[in-house]
Amino acid sequence: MDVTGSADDRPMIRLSGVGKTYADGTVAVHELDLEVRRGELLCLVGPSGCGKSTTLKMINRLIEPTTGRIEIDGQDVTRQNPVELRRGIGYVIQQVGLFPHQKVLTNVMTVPLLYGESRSVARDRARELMEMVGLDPATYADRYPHQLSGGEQQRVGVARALAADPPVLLMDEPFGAVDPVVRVRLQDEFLHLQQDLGKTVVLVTHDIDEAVRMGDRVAVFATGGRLAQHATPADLLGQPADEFVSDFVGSTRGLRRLAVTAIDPRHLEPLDGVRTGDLGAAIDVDATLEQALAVMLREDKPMVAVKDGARFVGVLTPNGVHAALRASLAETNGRAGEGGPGGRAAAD
Ligand SMILES: Nc1ncnc2c1ncn2[C@@H]1O[C@H](COP(=O)(O)OP(=O)(O)OP(=O)(O)O)[C@@H](O)[C@H]1O
Repeated sequence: MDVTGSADDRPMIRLSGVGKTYADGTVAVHELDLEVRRGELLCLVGPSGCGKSTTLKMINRLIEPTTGRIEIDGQDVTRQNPVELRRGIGYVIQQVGLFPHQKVLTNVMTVPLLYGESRSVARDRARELMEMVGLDPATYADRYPHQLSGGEQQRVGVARALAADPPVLLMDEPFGAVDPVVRVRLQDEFLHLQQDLGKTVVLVTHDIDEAVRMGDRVAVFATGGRLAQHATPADLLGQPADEFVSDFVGSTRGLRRLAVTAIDPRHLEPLDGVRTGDLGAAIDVDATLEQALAVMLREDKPMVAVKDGARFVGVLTPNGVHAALRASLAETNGRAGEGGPGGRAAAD
């Protein structure tokens, strides 16, 4: 057994003591230590101007840090040719940056062509990517960007960023320009895609709901480019590191936590004796408490049946939701009390 740890234990991205002071003296990022594990989706979240975009752009060297060191896959990024470096890093921005006078297919083909693929290989790859992001090439390939909705343009942006199959993807407010309903749909689609792709993703957002929904872990930045907390969504909501984080995640963090807390079979009641008319549509035992409550509210039922595959395992009532939420909060607080994950200690 390799006691030094396998290659996969090494972080994919490591920032050590990274700082950026702009020429006018603005400290955008201050002494940042941060690691992103392989295949992890890390959200950088915080108020406007706290250094999130600067941090992201330092990773692909669109901005050079003033201090510290950034490694990708163990390699110091400053020692790499920036063009080579960016080949391994997909970059998605809010403004999408599609070429307005080129058709959608051509826009996506640009990247494979840039890397020397033939036109026919590039075309096939572009079609495959369009399908992957949910844009039927038959409908969309020959449209121009202005003939797409904001959400569709954003999907093209994601397809283009994935075209070179980069192991790392940087996303700066990727769903920022679309309305809240489309935003949630794009978030879901991307999470689904990410399950298959397993990229290492750093996603910048100012929206705490997006961060806890999307992130395997979340880094909360405070003004002045200071890292206030780096934790899993559940730990962040259960155990904010300080008053700043607590205010930022908001007084409704208990409610937000519903979205990241799984159903616990210990809090289910037996199915026997329940009147069928009282039951909402069954949900899977892997669902979250929020999804369970949503079914009860949507169907105006006092409980919901829970299934594990084809087998019914019990029913969940609002009391069960409450008990599960309390138990999961107590677990986080208990672990924080033991010095376990929950605060900045969870960072690495
Ligand atoms: N080229 C620059 N010169 C001077 N200051 C800059 C420059 N670019 C950014 N800043 C400042 O650095 C700080 C961090 O900016 P950054 O864009 O990283 O923040 P952000 O957290 O991404 O903000 P937002 O959510 O508003 O996009 C801000 O105070 C900003 O005004």
